[in-house]
Amino acid sequence: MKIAVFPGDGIGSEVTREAVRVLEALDLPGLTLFEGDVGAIAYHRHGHPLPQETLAMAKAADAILFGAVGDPSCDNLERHLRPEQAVLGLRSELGLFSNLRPATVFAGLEDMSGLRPELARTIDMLIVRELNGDVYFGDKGMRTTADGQREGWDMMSYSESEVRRIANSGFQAARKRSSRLCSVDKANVLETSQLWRDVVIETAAEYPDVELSHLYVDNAAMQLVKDPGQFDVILTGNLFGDILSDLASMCVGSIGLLASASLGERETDFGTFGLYEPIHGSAPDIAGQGKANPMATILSAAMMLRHSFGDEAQAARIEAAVAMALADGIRGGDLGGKLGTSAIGDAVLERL
Ligand SMILES: NC(=O)C1=CN([C@@H]2O[C@H](COP(=O)(O)OP(=O)(O)OC[C@H]3O[C@@H](n4cnc5c(N)ncnc54)[C@H](O)[C@@H]3O)[C@@H](O)[C@H]2O)C=CC1
Ligand SMILES: CC(C)CC(=O)C(=O)O
Ligand SMILES: [Mg+2]
Repeated sequence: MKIAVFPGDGIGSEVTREAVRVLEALDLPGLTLFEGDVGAIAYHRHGHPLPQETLAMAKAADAILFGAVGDPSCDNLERHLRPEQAVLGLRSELGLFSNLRPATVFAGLEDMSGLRPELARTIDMLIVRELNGDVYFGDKGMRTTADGQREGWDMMSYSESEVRRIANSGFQAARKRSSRLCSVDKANVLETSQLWRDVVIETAAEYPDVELSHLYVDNAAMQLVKDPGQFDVILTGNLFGDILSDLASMCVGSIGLLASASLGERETDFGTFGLYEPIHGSAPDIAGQGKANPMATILSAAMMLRHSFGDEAQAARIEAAVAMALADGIRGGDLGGKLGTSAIGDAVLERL
């Protein structure tokens, strides 16, 4: 079981350290971890945010545990050298088009939600976000127009096959849950979204057992806060999924709790090759202070065991340890408590 560990920048290395401790504590037979540089740290050491050696390491692994990238020291670099390009590059180079972001409220955290406790209690959803297309990967640029103004553009586009493969991921995920799928787009004004909606409806014919609904993204954001319990699986594009998942994180209490799996079509000897990361970024405002909540990354390691190594028992064991720690009142600053990153890691390990 070869796991490439890419801690990245800011709190990325702090939270990844705790997830690695958890993986090591499980005594998994044949577990091999190797570490690579991504993001600002890679730029400063090797001149590129995603060095060739890191990419080669990623391709040689069965799964990747990723922290986060991004650092103010790189704010003025050209876009292709910025740390964030490392995560986009890995997602596209490795064909990781299906991003699963579960959001469930943990017992004891109902009061920490941005929502009323009775609403928070109803949250148990999975956001299925397309990860290889949309404005992040379209043609983009900046120029000075004839009248001397600067103009920037990012092309939003999706091909039919890109929508179809993520729609299949969404329907399959819905089948494993309560068989309700809500597709989120902006088909009232965007051609991309009209195609999205058409293809999702066509794909639905293959899943007659799944109940399909549609929402425009602005309404979906409002509904997430008004009545989050109505959602089971949300299927959406790269940009909308990015924004809605940060919103969902505060509905369950903190961005420090939301894990993710990024999957493609490659199968290994153990399961589906994937990259696993918290949904948050490198949090420069708290980096280096030992304040970050590592639970999202620990839960990402659980998703790795489930999807890439077919080890449901160990995945559930990690999730139970996190749930138990939260039920016992283990809290970092993000949840109104005082515990630091390694103390939270210790608390999860004790319960494991
Ligand atoms: N996948 C990735 O590597 C991502 C990278 N980024 C990058 O991260 C950098 C910072 O971006 P922001 O917009 O500030 O988003 P962010 O997610 O890093 O932080 C947003 C807020 O949430 C807090 N926060 C995040 N994770 C936390 C945790 N585990 N525990 C406690 N508090 C936590 C931060 O302190 C901050 O106040 C940027 O360079 C951005 O591009 C952002 C999102 C994802
Ligand atoms: C660099 C960003 C596109 C990463 C991000 O915000 C995310 O994937 O949630
Ligand atoms: Mg994001």
